Amino acid sequence: MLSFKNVTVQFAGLVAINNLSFEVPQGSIYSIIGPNGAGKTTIFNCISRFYTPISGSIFFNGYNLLKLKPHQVIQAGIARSFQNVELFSKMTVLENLLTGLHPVVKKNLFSAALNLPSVRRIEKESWQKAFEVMELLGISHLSNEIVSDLSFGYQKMVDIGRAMMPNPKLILLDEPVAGMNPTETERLSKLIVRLKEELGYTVLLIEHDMSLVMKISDFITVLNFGEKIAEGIPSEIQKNPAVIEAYLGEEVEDVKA
Ligand SMILES: Nc1ncnc2c1ncn2[C@@H]1O[C@H](COP(=O)(O)OP(=O)(O)OP(=O)(O)O)[C@@H](O)[C@H]1O
Repeated sequence: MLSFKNVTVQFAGLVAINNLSFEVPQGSIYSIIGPNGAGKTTIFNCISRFYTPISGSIFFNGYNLLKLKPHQVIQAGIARSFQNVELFSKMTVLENLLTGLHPVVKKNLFSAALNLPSVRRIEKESWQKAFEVMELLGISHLSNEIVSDLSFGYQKMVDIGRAMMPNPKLILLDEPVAGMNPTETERLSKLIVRLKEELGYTVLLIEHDMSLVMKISDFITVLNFGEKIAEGIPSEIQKNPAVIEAYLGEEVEDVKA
């Protein structure tokens, strides 16, 4: 579904990712792990078209992603939730979810001003979708709450919900459980599995919580200093000497979790 071929990204001489290739199969949870600064978020920024590689190609469902603009990437079916929750903190949960449709709904100020039936239909469908997403996330009771009043765990749920609004095929989750307590982590872990199993999403996950990664991933790619040092299923990754070596100095025990 998503394929990176020989992708290299450089910043003023620093090679953030080097000649990287990997393939994400449709319907999988695919995790990218590696020590700090390994190049994980750079991968997401290439997919979202915030960064342009100096060489290589990225294809998604037949689209050459490097030819698309950021909003076209969303229209092609790729959604992203961010490492630091980026919501409109003074707006309600419902309003934040509706903003998730912004890149995909065609705007026509004239028809909106006239409140034409087509506009009312889009509005109705948008609300229905928002309530469907809230139901799935178990946050329907929070629809009118102001986002800044919510716990961090719920804010993260809203952030993921916003990414789900345009019915993506691939969702990019950047450290979704960072800063969460164990109950919130468990809730989100179950949600990620449901996204795959019930909604048929493909999930590309960056996460430092190794027990979560090992539990829910179908495939894992391990990066170190921008290079792929291992790739495989969780049980292979856990005992790979190069992976354990890369994490020395970090939390070695975490890799074994
Ligand atoms: N816009 C940028 N300008 C300059 N250097 C950058 C930029 N973005 C990333 N880098 C550098 O590229 C390297 C990879 O960064 P990246 O954020 O992809 O790592 P990461 O694996 O996501 O790290 P972490 O786990 O800490 O989030 C780092 O050395 C980082 O400083």
